[in-house]
Amino acid sequence: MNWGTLPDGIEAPESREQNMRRLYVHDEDRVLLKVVHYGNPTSVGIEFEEGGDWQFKPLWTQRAGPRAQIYFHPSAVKAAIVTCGGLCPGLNDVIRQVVFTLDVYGVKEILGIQYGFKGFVDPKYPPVALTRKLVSRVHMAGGSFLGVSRGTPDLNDIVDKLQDWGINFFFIIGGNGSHAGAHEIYKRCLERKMKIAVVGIPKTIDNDLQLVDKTFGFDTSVEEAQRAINAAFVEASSAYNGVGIVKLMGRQSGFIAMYATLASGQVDIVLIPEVPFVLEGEHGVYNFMKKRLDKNGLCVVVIAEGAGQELLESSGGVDASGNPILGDIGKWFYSQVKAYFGKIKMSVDVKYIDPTYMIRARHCNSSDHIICSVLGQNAVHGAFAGYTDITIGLVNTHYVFLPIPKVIEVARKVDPNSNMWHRTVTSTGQPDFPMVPQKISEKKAQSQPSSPPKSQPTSPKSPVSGSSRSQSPGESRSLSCRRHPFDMKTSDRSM
Ligand SMILES: Nc1ncnc2c1ncn2[C@@H]1O[C@H](COP(=O)(O)OP(=O)(O)OP(=O)(O)O)[C@@H](O)[C@H]1O
Ligand SMILES: O=P(O)(O)OC[C@H]1O[C@](O)(CO)[C@@H](O)[C@@H]1O
Ligand SMILES: [Mg+2]
Repeated sequence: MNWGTLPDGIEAPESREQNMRRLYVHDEDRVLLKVVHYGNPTSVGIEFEEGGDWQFKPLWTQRAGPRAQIYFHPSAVKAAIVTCGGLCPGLNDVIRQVVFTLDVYGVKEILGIQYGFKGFVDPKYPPVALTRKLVSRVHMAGGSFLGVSRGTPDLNDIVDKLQDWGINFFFIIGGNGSHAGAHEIYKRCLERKMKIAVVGIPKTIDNDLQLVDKTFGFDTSVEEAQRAINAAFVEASSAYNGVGIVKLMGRQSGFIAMYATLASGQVDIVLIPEVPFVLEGEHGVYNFMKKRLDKNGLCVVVIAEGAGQELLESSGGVDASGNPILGDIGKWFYSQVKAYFGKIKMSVDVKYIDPTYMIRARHCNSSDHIICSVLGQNAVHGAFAGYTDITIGLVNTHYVFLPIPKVIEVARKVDPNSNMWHRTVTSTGQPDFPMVPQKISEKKAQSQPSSPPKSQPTSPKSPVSGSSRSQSPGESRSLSCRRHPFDMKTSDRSM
């Protein structure tokens, strides 16, 4: 380490041990994934483990960050970066920080793969050489300057190219689909005994990734959604019996709609995929809209794109990556609202706003700039530390490495029993729009936990490795991130 010239009176650390204490994350450092120690099985937000167990079982994962020992010599590294799936604010920031960090380690060869996985197989779009200079200002613009795509080229062709081009660090910035692809690519590289670090950086504007606090771009999306909600509010409040409808992203998870609603304070009703609702009848959405119009002269509705899909006729189609093509609930709801108020002969002025692509295409805000920077840097630290088949996440305010299979098991969804959903409907004042009107006593009975407490909670113990063996109550567990199985010499970073 070069300490440069230090001000008078400050001494440079003399030993390498001193440097290590100050700069590096130790491999045994762990971050606790879940931090609430529930005191009772009726607590809001509680998750039951297999067998109906509700006790506090500490679950840890590896802390992200630079290691003192690295498993690749920087001069021998050839890296590739790809961005896949849909757009999300912050893609360029992440690319930029990956390149910067590789550059700081001393890596000279960095390739940008164009247009997602397609760039491996389309000769029209060969990889581009990335340098610190080239990427230095890309973070100020939205989109991905490398391009993105959906669609699944043969993964063997991708692995062939990684092999032919001599890539040994592969960074995939993408969502669930891209991470599933990354895991498959990792497995195929392993079969071919390729010494390559496959590292994901989770990109999902919908914030539907298991275990992590939030993904990059989510904060910006919630912020940008405010402009659409505010426009709907202004239109509705200036019109005679004004109704404003805003469709927000969220294919299967309503996080953007929920957070944007809570943040705005201008919304009367929010509808998300996780909470079914009826439109007609005394307890339906239309009747509540009418009540708000009668009382306030306006009504603003936020609807997530995946909400109420059961009300629409499904095309049954899928996009190029195999994601189901959803019916357009926003437009449909808009026409239904007009039809309903026409039927009851109430004059309303309905405006519909779909800001989806305006939100996705935005450059990110300061909070996301920071998240992108730290994720990008940690992806490189993870690769140098010898990890593979991992992704990076922000968990309980700390950055961690997570095994890819763990985060793609299932998409994260809004829990209708969670504090956050309760806070949101407390803010809008909307009732439940139940499929079948229920008496309060029935609802209370339903919300009781199905399994009674088995025993009292216990205190966390210190972290241990290994995740799959059976656990005794309160025992501590740790997710295991994969290391390269190959015999690789470690390098001393100070050389
Ligand atoms: N199950 C899978 N196995 C292997 N590869 C996959 C799988 N699903 C998707 N992919 C690949 O991942 C790429 C991106 O997938 P997809 O279009 O679903 O975007 P995503 O990464 O999930 O992001 P978004 O959140 O925008 O949907 C596709 O080009 C496809 O090649
Ligand atoms: O128009 P595209 O690129 O298929 O993407 C639409 C989807 O992408 C997302 O923004 C997630 O990336 C979803 O919310 C949305 O359904
Ligand atoms: Mg996807």
